[in-house]
Amino acid sequence: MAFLEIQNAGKCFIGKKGERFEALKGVNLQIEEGEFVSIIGHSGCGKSTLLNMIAGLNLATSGRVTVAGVPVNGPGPDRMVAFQNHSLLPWLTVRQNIALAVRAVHGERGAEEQKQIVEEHLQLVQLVAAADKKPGQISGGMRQRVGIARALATRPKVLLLDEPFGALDALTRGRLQEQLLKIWEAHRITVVMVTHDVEEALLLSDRIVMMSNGPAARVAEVMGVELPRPRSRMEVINNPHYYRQRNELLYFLSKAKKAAQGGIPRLQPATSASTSLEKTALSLGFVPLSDCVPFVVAQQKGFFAEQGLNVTLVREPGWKAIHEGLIEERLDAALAVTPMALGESLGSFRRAAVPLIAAMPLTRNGNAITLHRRYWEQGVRSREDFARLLAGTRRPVLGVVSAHSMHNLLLRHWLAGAGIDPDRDVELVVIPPPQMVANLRAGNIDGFCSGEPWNARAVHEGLGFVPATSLDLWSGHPEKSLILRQSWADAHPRTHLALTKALLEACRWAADASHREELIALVTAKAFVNADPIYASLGLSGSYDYGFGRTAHLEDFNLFEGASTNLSERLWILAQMARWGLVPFPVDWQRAIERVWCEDTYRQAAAELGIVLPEAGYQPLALPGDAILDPADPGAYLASFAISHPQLPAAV
Ligand SMILES: Nc1ncnc2c1ncn2[C@@H]1O[C@H](COP(=O)(O)OP(=O)(O)OP(=O)(O)O)[C@@H](O)[C@H]1O
Repeated sequence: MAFLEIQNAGKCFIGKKGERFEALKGVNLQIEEGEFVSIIGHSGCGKSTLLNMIAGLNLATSGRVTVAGVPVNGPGPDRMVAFQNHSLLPWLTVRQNIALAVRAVHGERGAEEQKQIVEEHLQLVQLVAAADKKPGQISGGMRQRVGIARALATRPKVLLLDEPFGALDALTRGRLQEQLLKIWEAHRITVVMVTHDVEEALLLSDRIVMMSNGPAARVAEVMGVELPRPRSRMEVINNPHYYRQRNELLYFLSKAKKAAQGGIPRLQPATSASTSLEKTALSLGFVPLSDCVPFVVAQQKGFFAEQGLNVTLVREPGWKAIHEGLIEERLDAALAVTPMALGESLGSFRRAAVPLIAAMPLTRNGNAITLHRRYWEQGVRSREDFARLLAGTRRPVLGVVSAHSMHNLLLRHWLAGAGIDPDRDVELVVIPPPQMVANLRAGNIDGFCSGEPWNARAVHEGLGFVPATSLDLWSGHPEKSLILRQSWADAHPRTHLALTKALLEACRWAADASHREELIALVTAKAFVNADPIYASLGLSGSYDYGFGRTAHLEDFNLFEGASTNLSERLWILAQMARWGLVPFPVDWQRAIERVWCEDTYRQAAAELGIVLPEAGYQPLALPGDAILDPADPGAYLASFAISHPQLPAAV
């Protein structure tokens, strides 16, 4: 017999008018001593009822519950509950609240021993400094810790937690979860916890019990958590099992939610994905740049059509129009600058955010910095030369394609690396990429950072030179992604999958070097980049012209697709956006990143096409001349910059 046994247990409530409500029916669960078990399920399914049955606050109306072989007939000191509302006595101090519980349960022990137990538990939850305060004088998180300390101080055999951190802010919740993890790992007390938070359940539990919807709810599935102990949050989210198990739990909950709403589960089995698309006529936005290749190839080589999609490619003048097209729902999706999704989702556009997701990586690399030829003539070859020249001259004006772009982040990084303050020593202005060269020629700007063919064109026309490509700054940097509204993805799962498959095929085709000539011809066509192939070929052909006789062989100048292997590249984008005041750095940054880079459909599409994507995790990231970005301590990275500002580039 297991330590905690729930055998065929049911709970029937009788209403005021005598009506019966069968909340639980035929619940079976065995929990071993020292196990940490979480219970999840749709709201109202009966999780708290089950917990209360173990606590003895509600007795089972059928079947039985035993702890260490003893039937549960009421509350007892062997089972303590810590509720979300922590139910502390407001007129007693923190210390007195704990002492009261200790006296009630361990009254036979001497006063000194009781005092020792109280102090030990105050220390355990780090509340010694607040011990003489009353509940009304401390924060919600601290009250929650008192509740946990009070429950633990009675040394129960079973600790029962009902949504223990549900009402707390993300930062406090994270801290308390880690403290609970440590306490549990040190004491190995049996814990049963009700939660709505699947990440919390995975971090803490040995097993997760999924309850079916009520009435007559029962145990639907039990998942053993495949994460080694001792655990740390960072190791947990880097473990390859984490995302799979998290997805299974989320899938279960989304099915339960749909069922409760009377609908059918949103996600369909993979095999039916290519049939019965929710939508076949799609408008996809792009900006005429050499790296719009995945869309052009998918269209021209028939990969969209193969997936049953009738796609209209909508050429937009710049990233602002793409952004508006997505927000205003004129576009179904776009090939767009990746930081746009993060900026929008974190409220950088100063209005209610419309959650956007980076559903699939489409390109890497592909940008360059161009400076006016005047600087060449003045001897500028590097950013250090540029920095020396700035003293005593008028502030150069440099164009970036969007504030929420890798161009802006990389140009700022390049400037700041030579001690040039991008918000004080130069003026950054937003200009759509196709207008860069005209603005350079007209003398409105002194340089820019853009994708191709615009640097190539400035070089070819003798207007400027390239002191650095983005590969010189970060070879392999993430660039464009398939950007969608989260709501679009939710409403069109099968179309989303079909679109992703078409783009995976297109990227695979584009990455084949034998297709390069055809690729250049396709992209430079009038409907797309509408540029002389000579310019486009500079980015796409493998040879790169920096101007004034300097050329290089850059096979990787444009990479198509390219799944992430180090997720810290996303953290770099977030940290740099925070460095320049585009977004605040969120305390729960992993969650912010995960919400934006939603790649479940991408992974499913790859699996269905037999494409093996690399395992990805957070590892330290070191770019040339940059401090090491250690995901265990992004604060240290943010603190490492000599120059950083909360400021946006002004729009032209
Ligand atoms: N004392 C009661 N009398 C009648 N019905 C009750 C009583 N307590 C709970 N119920 C019903 O039993 C069902 C399960 O409630 P319970 O609170 O256990 O669900 P839950 O899964 O914990 O919900 P949530 O996730 O929203 O906290 C609900 O339909 C609820 O209305």
